[in-house]
Amino acid sequence: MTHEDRHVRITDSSLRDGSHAKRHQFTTEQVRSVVAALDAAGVPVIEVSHGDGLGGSSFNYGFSRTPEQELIRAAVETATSARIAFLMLPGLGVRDDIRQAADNGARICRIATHCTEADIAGQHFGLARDLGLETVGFLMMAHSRPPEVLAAQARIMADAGCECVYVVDSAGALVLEEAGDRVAALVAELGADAQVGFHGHENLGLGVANSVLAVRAGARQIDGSARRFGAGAGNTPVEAFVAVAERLGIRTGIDTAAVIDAAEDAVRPVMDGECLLDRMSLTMGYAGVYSSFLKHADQQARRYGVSGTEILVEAGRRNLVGGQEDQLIDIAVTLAERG
Ligand SMILES: C[C@H](O)CC(=O)C(=O)O
Ligand SMILES: [Mn+2]
Repeated sequence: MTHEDRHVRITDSSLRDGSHAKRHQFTTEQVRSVVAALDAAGVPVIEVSHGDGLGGSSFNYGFSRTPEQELIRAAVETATSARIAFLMLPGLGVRDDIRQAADNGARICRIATHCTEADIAGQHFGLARDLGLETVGFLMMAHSRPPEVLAAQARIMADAGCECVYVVDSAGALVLEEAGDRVAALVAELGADAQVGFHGHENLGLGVANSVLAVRAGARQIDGSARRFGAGAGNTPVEAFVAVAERLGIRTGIDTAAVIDAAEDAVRPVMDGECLLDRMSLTMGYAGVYSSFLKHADQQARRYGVSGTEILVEAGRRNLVGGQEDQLIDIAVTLAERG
């Protein structure tokens, strides 16, 4: 057992990234029961939104069963000490969505862009700061660019008012030092100007290990989802990370036994099924494909009678990014025509 004497803040994303796995069908009762259990375990931040963030409810991404502002309000009403965060991708959500989330009591605004497009987030960080919200930036698909490119993009976010920039392994494609090196580059660039975070997916089975290396490289915020409830093979399992962190002497402030119980007793019953490291999700990590494409690829594979794995391999070859979900249809049609 090593003692690292570090403190990291955990954000649980099961009520946001888990929305992908649930095709955005959360009810307010489900949100209340998950928030109550995570809050009681001491999880300090709980993210609640449509899987693709505020404004994601649409034909392209899938309609929400419950308006996300209602889910945010329910989460805020339920939490006793956890702060409620929301995610927004500029262009999907608009400034009014941020204002409404703030009115509904959310405290942390997380703005996500593709990892080369940080400049589109400036006005959103500015508004969030004006509203008194804490700000977090997501550099998505971070495996696709080298550390120095990500660091330059992180600088753009920090200069726009972002208080913590995340290396987001959207495809679950980063392998160990690839995660640590990216975090280290951001830490070196940002210094005291902003914190650095890491958001991992399990598509290569490395969520916990990558998150530990991220912490060792200086990350101060780590995302995960209880029971891996997330996109692709799921997210870094919060309860496993908390247990590993305790063994390593990394302080999270979370009660390990309580979060293990919360994952099993409160989160699992809300899930439609386990998030699996199966052929399709493993292919995502291997081929570098956006985790939230999983359900879309599966849907088009069934619709056109083609292989979901082949759709994902082609999506990786085309370097598709979030927002290009419609191209999965194009790929499926092409595969079907080829026969
Ligand atoms: C909108 C995406 O699902 C954000 C995310 O969690 C990721 O890129 O990973
Ligand atoms: Mn994610």
